[in-house]
Amino acid sequence: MMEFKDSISSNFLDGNFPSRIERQHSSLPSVIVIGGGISGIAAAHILQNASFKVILLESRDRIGGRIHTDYSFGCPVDMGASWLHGVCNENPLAPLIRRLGLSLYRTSGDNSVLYDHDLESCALFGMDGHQVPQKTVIEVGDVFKTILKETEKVRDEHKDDMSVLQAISIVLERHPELRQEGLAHEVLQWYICRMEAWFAADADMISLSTWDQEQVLSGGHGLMVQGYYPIINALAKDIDIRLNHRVAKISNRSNKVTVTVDDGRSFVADAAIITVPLGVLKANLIEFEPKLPEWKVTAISDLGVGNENKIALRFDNIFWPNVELMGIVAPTSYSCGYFLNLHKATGHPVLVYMAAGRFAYDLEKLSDESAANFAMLQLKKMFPDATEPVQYLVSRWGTDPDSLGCYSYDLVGKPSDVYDQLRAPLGSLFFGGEAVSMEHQGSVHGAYSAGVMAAENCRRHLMERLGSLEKIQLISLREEMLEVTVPLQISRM
Ligand SMILES: Cc1cc2nc3c(=O)[nH]c(=O)nc-3n(C[C@H](O)[C@H](O)[C@H](O)COP(=O)(O)OP(=O)(O)OC[C@H]3O[C@@H](n4cnc5c(N)ncnc54)[C@H](O)[C@@H]3O)c2cc1C
Repeated sequence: MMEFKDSISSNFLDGNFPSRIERQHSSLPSVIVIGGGISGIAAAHILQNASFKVILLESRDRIGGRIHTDYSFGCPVDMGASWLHGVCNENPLAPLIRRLGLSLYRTSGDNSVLYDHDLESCALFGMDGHQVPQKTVIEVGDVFKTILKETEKVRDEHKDDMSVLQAISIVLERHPELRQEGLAHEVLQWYICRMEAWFAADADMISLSTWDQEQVLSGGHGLMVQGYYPIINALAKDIDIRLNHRVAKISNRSNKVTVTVDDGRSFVADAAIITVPLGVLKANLIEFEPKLPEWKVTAISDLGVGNENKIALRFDNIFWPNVELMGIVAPTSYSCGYFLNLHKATGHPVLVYMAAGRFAYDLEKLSDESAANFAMLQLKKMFPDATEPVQYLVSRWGTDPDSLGCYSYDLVGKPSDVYDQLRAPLGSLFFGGEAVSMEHQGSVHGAYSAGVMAAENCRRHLMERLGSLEKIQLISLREEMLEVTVPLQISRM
């Protein structure tokens, strides 16, 4: 039974006077889901379909979390996630994408671990505005692959983990012939910049032990042409979502979870699922009662959170080439950059500048206008005749108190059981969110699966605890969606 306590409806203050509706459903188990990103919404959807009483508390005035499709340009622009990593039927989101008739624009083929773009659709430019010959791009790409292959030997030789950057330095010491000079050096830095974008962290922070251990789904990477929001919208249907409800405290005692929001109102349920970002947990913005055990606190600090930001620019004319990605090479990976050409994928005259790691944090120190000016300076290096944008958008995922980072990544020396510890429930409190995903942390489909798993564990736990619930019709979302056999709509223009 879920009770809503607030200062106005004194009936609910001590939880002894459930409303008429609540009494009718008093046999139904209740769950509070905290966080309205894809993970929390997926969890709430599953439990709601299983006839549980569900309420979802979301701190922002919108749902979606790190999925944020902005429509102010008159077309969808994803300021958070934009790619489906793994365009294949095994992707847990594929049934939903098919059912909603959403199309994907594939930007890379299979087996692309680090890059969501094939090289043939990239144009790279030097700081002087000259385009880098494609031959150089491909040759340096091969050198980078060789360097990374050599880092495997470094990994085998060392018991302790180290950063990818440190391993690259060791390889270049051993193999001076792999060192690059001049423009080729700058192109190599651009490849490192792309690797840093994948992890949203600088190369000196990325773990050599684990960077290539991720189980990448097959089918390459595909942009969601209509944006990611339709998925959120479909899953959120009919869920009792309370926006502007920032959870400040979770009390988890005697088979009841009491969740208090920052204006003092409390909600009580049989269980709760917390899906707030790892950055929010790291910052201790939520008080737990009893305090989180030491092993949980350690797991929260042992996993990293990266940062990535986007500057989206809308133009009233197209002055750039018909390629998917335009990059600027520079003497350091920090100074390299790139623009995603949404025009090629969606037909809309939009370029998105993308920055990761420390540089993404530094960008957040600028005003929106200065950030857009910076992106324009970069663009004008490539295209001196570039016209001014008619609109711009700037993200701030690193300092936004509802995200405090973009997604999780493995720190150097990460203990092997960190994910198990992160997702382990505490009594009736279950943990979801991208960071606890079994195999695909840092992604939308990973966050979705983590939410589904938290919901299933919570459901099993409550059914065991509360006894038989024959009246409850249990519907598995996955079964429901597997019935759909329409193929994925994939294009590459
Ligand atoms: C710039 C960027 C680019 C990305 N690109 C991709 C991509 O191309 N492909 C991909 O697969 N993934 C990508 N990701 C990662 C992907 O967006 C996330 O892994 C996924 O959306 C996380 O979902 P979640 O539900 O775990 O967390 P979130 O979406 O962050 O949801 C958590 C929710 O909790 C809410 N919350 C926070 N604090 C509180 C509180 N105290 N009380 C109540 N609610 C609270 C937040 O407002 C938020 O809505 C990207 C992320 C970013 C930021």
